[in-house]
Amino acid sequence: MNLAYISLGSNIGNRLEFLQEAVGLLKETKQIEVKRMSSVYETDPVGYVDQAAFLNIVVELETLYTPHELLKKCNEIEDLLGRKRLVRWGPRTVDLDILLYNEENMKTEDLIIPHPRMTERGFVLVPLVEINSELVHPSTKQAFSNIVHDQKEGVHLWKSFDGVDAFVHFEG
Ligand SMILES: Nc1ncnc2c1ncn2[C@@H]1O[C@H](COP(=O)(O)OP(=O)(O)OP(=O)(O)O)[C@@H](O)[C@H]1O
Ligand SMILES: Nc1nc2c(c(=O)[nH]1)N=C(CO)CN2
Repeated sequence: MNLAYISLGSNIGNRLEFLQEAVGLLKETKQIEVKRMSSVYETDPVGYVDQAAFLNIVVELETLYTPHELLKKCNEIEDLLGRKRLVRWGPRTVDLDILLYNEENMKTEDLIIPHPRMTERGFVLVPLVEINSELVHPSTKQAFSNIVHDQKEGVHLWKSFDGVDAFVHFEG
């Protein structure tokens, strides 16, 4: 069994509902077991800043998928929930990025793990450290809990965690 962390973000339409549907689709997948998830954070847009605030979460999952199979699943969920790729780093209904997969370091044309921009993104680090404060970057060996402090600006708790099932079925 493999342990992976995925970051999810949404900044169009009913943002909470897109995150709920995405986590629901991960949960329904036979080869995936969602083990933990973070609270929901409202976060200032990073990169392309002239867009609405995001809701972001991180989920921990166990999976039988290889990294590329997991990427395919993430892309399927994005497509199913109607993401339109118009602007790089621009608005999206839902975006799923693979952050970590076991302690692997890999660099292929379409998949880089750990996610190359994760260490500079508060919207990733705050929810990641919430669900596992012991995690270490597999190549630099730096503890994420040691770098999260400088990255909290623009990241605000929006809805506290109260269970994966409660989240998926929450009527907002
Ligand atoms: N760890 C990863 N997780 C998800 N996608 C990745 C990863 N590494 C590389 N990619 C590739 O990035 C491609 C483009 O991703 P996407 O359009 O979602 O970028 P983005 O989310 O706008 O920006 P960012 O990559 O900075 O989060 C994906 O189709 C995928 O092939
Ligand atoms: N706050 C925030 N900013 C972003 C996000 C995101 O999920 N949250 N995703 C991006 C592309 O992956 C670019 N910028």
